[in-house]
Amino acid sequence: MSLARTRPGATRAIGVETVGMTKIFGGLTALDDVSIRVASGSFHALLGENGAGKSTLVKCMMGFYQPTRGEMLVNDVQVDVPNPRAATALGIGMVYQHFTLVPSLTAAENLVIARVDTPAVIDWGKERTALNAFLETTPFRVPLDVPVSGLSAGEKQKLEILKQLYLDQRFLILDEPTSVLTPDEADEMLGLLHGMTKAGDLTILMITHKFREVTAYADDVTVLRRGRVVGSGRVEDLSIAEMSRMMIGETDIRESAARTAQPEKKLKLELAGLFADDDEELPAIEAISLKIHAGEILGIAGVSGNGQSELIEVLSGQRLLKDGRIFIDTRPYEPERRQMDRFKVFGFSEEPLRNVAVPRMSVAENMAFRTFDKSPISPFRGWLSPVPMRKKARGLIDAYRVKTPSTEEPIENLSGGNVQRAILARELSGDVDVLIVANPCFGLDFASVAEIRAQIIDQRNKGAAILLVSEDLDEILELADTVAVMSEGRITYQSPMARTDRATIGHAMAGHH
Ligand SMILES: Nc1ncnc2c1ncn2[C@@H]1O[C@H](COP(=O)(O)OP(=O)(O)OP(=O)(O)O)[C@@H](O)[C@H]1O
Repeated sequence: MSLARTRPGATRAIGVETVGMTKIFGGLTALDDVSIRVASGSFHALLGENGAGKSTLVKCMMGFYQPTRGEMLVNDVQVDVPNPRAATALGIGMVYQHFTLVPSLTAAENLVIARVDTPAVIDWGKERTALNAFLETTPFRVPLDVPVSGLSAGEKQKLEILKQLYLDQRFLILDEPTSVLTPDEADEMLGLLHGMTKAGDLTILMITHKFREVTAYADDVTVLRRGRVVGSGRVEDLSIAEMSRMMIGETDIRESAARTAQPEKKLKLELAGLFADDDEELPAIEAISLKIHAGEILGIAGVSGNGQSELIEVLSGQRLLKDGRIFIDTRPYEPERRQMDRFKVFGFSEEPLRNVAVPRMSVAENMAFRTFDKSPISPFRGWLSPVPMRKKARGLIDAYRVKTPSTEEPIENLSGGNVQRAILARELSGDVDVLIVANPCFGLDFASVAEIRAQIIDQRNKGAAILLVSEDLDEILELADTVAVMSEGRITYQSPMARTDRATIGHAMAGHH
């Protein structure tokens, strides 16, 4: 990148248009004749329920997929995008839900090595001058000399955006960019981006499931449903009800079930003084003690990276417990498969493809994991019987409205939300006594969120003890009977929900206790 291109006003927003974009995977038309025009300097929201085709569309724009038909225009000129490098050269960049930075390097180092023309020997004096000149052209501020591992989620996300701007990408595709941010961080980031679009320095195409972000920041919106454009227009001309109707048609959304009972007095799950280390063998959780009763949802709130994932890993048998005991019904419990079955412990987490599913195996096989060695799927030990396995999968696919071409589709081909539903179906279809869930609605559309939350409340009403870890404070406020806050590996605050409020919990999350 030449210095000249980083001068204020030297680079300007670009506009991108797709015409008749179609993408067919085997027998499935994931995108069907999609024409969308994202004007330069606009902030455009892309809405659609899980599996609607949003990721497929942006992957075609980025050159990760080759469309079956259709074309793309940049600043009204037809272009070919055979691969992501071509998209980058055209000024089109993408910011993902998850971070792509190198944690042990500083922000400055991450920026400089991201360039294609990084010299073998870096003249840091020169680079620093250039970086400072570049930073003058953006409203984003991030500490440059701290290893990225020491930055907050909000700072990391800002750095991801800075990296794209530094690489001169003036059309940014954002894939649910705020899912790892606190509400304040999200507002700050979207506000800054909005300002840059207004100034004509940037164009944004943002995939989101949050209507609030659409109405607060976007100028235009396009709604996809089953691969087709079902609506588009100026955001100011559309109500949230109209946008949600475009997304899901007249489908009924399941209301969150009412809490039909008070939690029982019966202690179900007890964590007694749990300690565990992280991957670097440093203490990750320390002296975690919690009691959850039958029919109670205990929500653990906290900013990510405070030991929540290590706690979930301990409870699902994926991380060694260094000290402490777990009890269910006052009996000692070890998180391994036989005991999970005996004590009826189930669970699911965000990123199920990485954690609790085998991507290349079929939907039916993935749905059978908890029952593959039991009758009728395995009438004889080790002998899998595909007919009952498929039959069971078909029942679950219908009940949980999983969108898949068939029971035999590799689960990795399903959209993110539908993988989540498939795993949820598997974990909630039995008789559940203890349920351990982490960020269960991460990345899901609003109808799926309502449905999954209703399922969790149903299990509570049936008497399950539920441990819910969530970075989404609204989710905790909606679901939990009791709230605990985790900070630096410890439980620093706990209260019945009826006796606390958002501000108090938020304060504890920020480490003031
Ligand atoms: N590589 C693939 N092979 C086969 N089918 C695919 C592939 N990628 C996506 N699909 C299918 O295309 C459809 C659209 O999926 P896509 O991931 O684009 O949806 P989405 O709107 O991004 O959903 P989500 O909000 O859940 O991420 C889905 O039915 C999905 O199963």
